[in-house]
Amino acid sequence: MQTEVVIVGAGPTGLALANLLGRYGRSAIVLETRSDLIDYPRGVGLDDESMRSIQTMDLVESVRPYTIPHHVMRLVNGKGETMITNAPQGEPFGWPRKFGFIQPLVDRQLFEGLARFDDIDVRFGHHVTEARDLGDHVEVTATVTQADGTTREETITAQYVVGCEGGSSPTRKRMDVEFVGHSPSTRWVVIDVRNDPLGLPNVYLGADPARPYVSIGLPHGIRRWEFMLFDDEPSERVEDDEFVAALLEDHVPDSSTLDVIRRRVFTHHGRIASRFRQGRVLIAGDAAHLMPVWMGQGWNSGMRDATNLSWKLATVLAGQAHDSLLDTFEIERHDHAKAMIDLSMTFGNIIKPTNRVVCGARDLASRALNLSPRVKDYFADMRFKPMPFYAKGVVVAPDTLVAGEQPRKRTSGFMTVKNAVEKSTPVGKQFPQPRVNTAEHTGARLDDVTGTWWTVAAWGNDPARLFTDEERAQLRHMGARFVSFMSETQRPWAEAEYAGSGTLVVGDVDGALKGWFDKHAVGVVFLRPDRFVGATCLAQESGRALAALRTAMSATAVPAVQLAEVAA
Ligand SMILES: O=C(O)CCc1cccc(O)c1
Repeated sequence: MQTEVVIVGAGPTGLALANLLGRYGRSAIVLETRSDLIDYPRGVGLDDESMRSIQTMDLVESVRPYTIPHHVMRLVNGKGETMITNAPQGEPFGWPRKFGFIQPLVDRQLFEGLARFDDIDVRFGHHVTEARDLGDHVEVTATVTQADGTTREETITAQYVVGCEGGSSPTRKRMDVEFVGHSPSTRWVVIDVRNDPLGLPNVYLGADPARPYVSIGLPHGIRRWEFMLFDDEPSERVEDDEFVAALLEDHVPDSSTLDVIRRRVFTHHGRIASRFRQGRVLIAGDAAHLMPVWMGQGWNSGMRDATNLSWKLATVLAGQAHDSLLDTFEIERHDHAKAMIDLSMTFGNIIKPTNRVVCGARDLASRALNLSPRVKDYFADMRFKPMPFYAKGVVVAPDTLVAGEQPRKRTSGFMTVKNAVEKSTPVGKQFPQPRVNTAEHTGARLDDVTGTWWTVAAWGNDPARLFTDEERAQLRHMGARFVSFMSETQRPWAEAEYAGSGTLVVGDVDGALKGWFDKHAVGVVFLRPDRFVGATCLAQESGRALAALRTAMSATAVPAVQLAEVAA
């Protein structure tokens, strides 16, 4: 093998996947047709979930200078009235909920981050023409453009190939899967300028029947506008300075002094591939799903894919699971990506109408809805944004902790659990990331102390004591770490009590962890490498939960020598 994974495309999804594989100690080659990264702005919104993934990549400090936290989005009508404000508060996953960002500069940081890894290589000027799945490996052929302009063929042998080359993905086309959905014909002109003539922060989506528009303040003094084109306006008019000046007339005091980065026409797409995997060939990011810009979810959905797929590839490549684990990538990611497409299309349908009667009715409805503080808060807090929730995949429903035999009683049958404040399960959802203390850290973000591979965490218990020797060997084979969460007041006691067990004691400084275990009425949580909850249980059920989780992740058997080591 020349490498373990060939990643086709050095866009954000491919670069993120390569960084995560590098962090997990795997090898990959990124093949990119272009001679460099794309250098013009595209995505402008970066979510807290993505920042958490960048934290896993250990690139937060390099990325931060190209972001503005707490980006607020306002949907305004033609009269300038605010219909919806999105200004989500709090930092449940450890970061502000929304950042404005400059995509080419952040993507460049992801690219430069790859220099840390000896076994990750990026090759520009490599156009992939074929990816042959030969059963036990893949052969990827690329046409390589050389310095003198001539070309040659290169074939790379790998375990898996992942197409991350964007919406037109040749990898997806070779997989011969459907790309289901719509591509509305509405065209938009995007104009990015370096010298923001407004100096206003945040995002305005203008549902103006005279001409729907977007105006966004970005880091480094960049401003973006988008204007809808009417059917009788040819796309070529974007080259006409007078036409562009007329578009900007109501938006800028003097458009003649603008330092334009680019202006171009684009259309939106709402499409999703019917399959994300075929044998050793996978697709991720825009190659697997395309969505309109309205919720700023295209770039973020690619990050979610890279986050979900990277640890599964790393687990299979390490021999810790059979490759059916990779089927769970599509199982977990498809529906969430689809929900984001649907939400983004809905937003577009609110912004785009130009019929005055339709817009009048819409504005009236929004005024009525805004009279209710609860409705207002619902939108402000972005509770309409579908959060990833994996009902199927590498997850164990609390009532199915069945390892060979029926449990005497289901978890939810025990009295305290019946009284749980939160009736829906936390399994399949992202675990919070509060600030915590350990013997070595004060006020650290949780992931920075637990690491980013499997974690078995117990509230107020030493999880190491909850498993048999054989189960401990299985957890070691998975690379899991034992963590004990407890109130900060109890940490010195636990550090002395659990000394020598290898368990990390984590002090809950602001009650966020205690609140989580209390609300869900569980005693133990199995955290996946992507910080999603794989399983929960009561302390005494830990062995059964582990067995069910190992089934869900298609875990391989632990070699006898490792079993003997733990027993000894
Ligand atoms: O993420 C955000 O807040 C802005 C998303 C957005 C909305 C409209 C156009 C666009 O290019 C991005």
